[in-house]
Amino acid sequence: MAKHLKALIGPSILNSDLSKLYEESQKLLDNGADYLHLDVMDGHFVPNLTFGHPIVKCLRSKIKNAFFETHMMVSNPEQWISPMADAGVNQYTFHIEPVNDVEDVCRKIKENGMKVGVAIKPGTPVSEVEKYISLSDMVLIMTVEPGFGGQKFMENQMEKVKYLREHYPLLDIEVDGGVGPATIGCCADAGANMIVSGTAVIGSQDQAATIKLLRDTVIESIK
Ligand SMILES: O=C(CO)[C@H](O)[C@H](O)COP(=O)(O)O
Ligand SMILES: [Fe+2]
Repeated sequence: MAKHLKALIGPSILNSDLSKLYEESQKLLDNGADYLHLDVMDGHFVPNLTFGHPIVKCLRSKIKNAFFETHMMVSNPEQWISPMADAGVNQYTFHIEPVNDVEDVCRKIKENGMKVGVAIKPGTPVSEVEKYISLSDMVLIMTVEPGFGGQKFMENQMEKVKYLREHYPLLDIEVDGGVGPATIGCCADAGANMIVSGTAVIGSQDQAATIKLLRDTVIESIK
């Protein structure tokens, strides 16, 4: 991997106590999280519901400086671009599967002042997302079927990560789903540099140590 890629750890608060969203988020940041990965689900693109821009806006009012990525598991990502920008989101990562005009969505996200992330589910070939790399800041390779935290990591998705790293040495590549101390080695070896981890970090007795272990493993691969 190229030397100036950054190893960044973005915990997912999906399986935390959401009645304490602010406290849980601040604790993760205090324990070394590089950014927050906020899972937005609409009950349509995925069979689950979480929260939307009103909650993100409340969180932003209490946490001024952290980088917020929203992982938009929604059928109509275009609909939420402006509300999420207004809520203070820094990066808008959306799934390309339900979208007709991906390029247009990428453009609108940029026009709204956010970074662009393009995401694919495990069943979507990497060639589908490769088309949009020039319009985006990051590619998310899902390592579980989106919709729920706490699922088993799908190692076969590492082929996609390896392909992207080989062809795009400077690309930010994120993995999400079942990533923790037991699976970070695979992700780092394959070339992922942005790591989402939910259950493994939230459930850890020592969040700071777990976040550091994840980051150190990626840094070791970047060298
Ligand atoms: O997008 C997601 C699920 O659709 C979550 O970000 C992901 O599952 C993180 O949680 P865990 O690390 O527990 O798998
Ligand atoms: Fe996610």
